[in-house]
Amino acid sequence: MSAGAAGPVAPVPVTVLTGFLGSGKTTLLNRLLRDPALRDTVVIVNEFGAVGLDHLLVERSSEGIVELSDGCICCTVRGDLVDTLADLVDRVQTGRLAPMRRVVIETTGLADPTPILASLMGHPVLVQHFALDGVVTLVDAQSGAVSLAERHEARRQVACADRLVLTKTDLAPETGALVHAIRHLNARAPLVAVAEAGPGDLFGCGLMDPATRRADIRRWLGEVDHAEDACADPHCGHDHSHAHRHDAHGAIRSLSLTHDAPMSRADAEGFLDLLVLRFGAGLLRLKAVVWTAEDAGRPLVLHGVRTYLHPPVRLSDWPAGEAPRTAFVLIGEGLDERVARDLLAAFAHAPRIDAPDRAALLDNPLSLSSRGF
Ligand SMILES: Nc1nc2c(ncn2[C@@H]2O[C@H](COP(=O)(O)OP(=O)(O)OP(=O)(O)O)[C@@H](O)[C@H]2O)c(=O)[nH]1
Repeated sequence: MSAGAAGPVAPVPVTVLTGFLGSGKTTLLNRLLRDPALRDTVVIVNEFGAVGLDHLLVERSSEGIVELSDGCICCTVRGDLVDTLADLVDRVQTGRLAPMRRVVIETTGLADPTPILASLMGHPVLVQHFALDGVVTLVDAQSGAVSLAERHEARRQVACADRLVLTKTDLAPETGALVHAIRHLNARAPLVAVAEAGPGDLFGCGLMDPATRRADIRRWLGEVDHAEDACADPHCGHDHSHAHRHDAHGAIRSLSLTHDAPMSRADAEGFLDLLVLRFGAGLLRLKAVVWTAEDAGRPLVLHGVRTYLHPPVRLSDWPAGEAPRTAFVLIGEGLDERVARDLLAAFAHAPRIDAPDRAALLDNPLSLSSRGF
């Protein structure tokens, strides 16, 4: 990608796709990637959790997907992102990868996009090869208002956006108050409903300065900070100091649980129902790929966002090279790992010796904590 006889090669546009936990990033990306306008797009998926599931859920040959796991892209794996992009350049230059037309970085739902952009655009080599196209932020109409009120990460994602997408309006069509809250944080980015969002609405944000072919990041970050400082939300507990803003995500952690034998769909769903009951509002997100006894060749995918469990979906098969197994990823605050593991053991018919089994739990789920769960 260096200057050749035909002149300098244009930098590859990079889109950062963000949005709070479970807002619908992977779902939208899967739809967009089917559009011919997005061929030769490389997707970098970052996941907050030790067991990576998103690479299974993005419907793409593994060629075009790079997964950054077990940490959030805006803090612990930021260096990995830089290495990954540098590696992509190397692979194109050595002919091991077809030239890319675009890179989409799907962040974790907890990511603050600004440090990602700063490390990307502040890197002396990467800026020769990549240019920021824009930040696309999804807001879930069903739980977006709560997330914006409670989580500074959600507010930051909205404040940074160049394009805003409202998802799940089919589940929550009344969006007036939410749009008002969004506009308080970001008055300028075009906002589109997910059903109408195509590549032309989301890509080509025009951030790049045609003279320097670089995004004017300094001005842009300044705008974001200004938008955040304007936050007058009484629930806003966000830290306005730069020193701590990007370090961690408070008490939020992820738990990964796996099970290496098929389990019945009813057991998997029963386990998730009791998890939701036990962890309540502390549980922000759950994802599961289940190896079911009923249909062992087709993984069952389950998604929960806060206390809402989305209808399960069957994938057509296990991705090549993936041994079937069940994996659950839970993200939230105050999640007790022992409780989650004991519950799974009970539903996988291998309860801890002194713990109640599945039948006892289902019999009286409200007694969970008095039973040691
Ligand atoms: N009804 C409805 N469901 C949606 C919509 N968008 C996404 N979903 C569902 O919401 C759940 C979560 O969607 P994902 O695309 O995995 O969300 P995500 O933002 O990638 O999740 P994280 O990576 O965990 O932050 C899935 O069950 C989707 O099918 C929508 O517009 N309407």
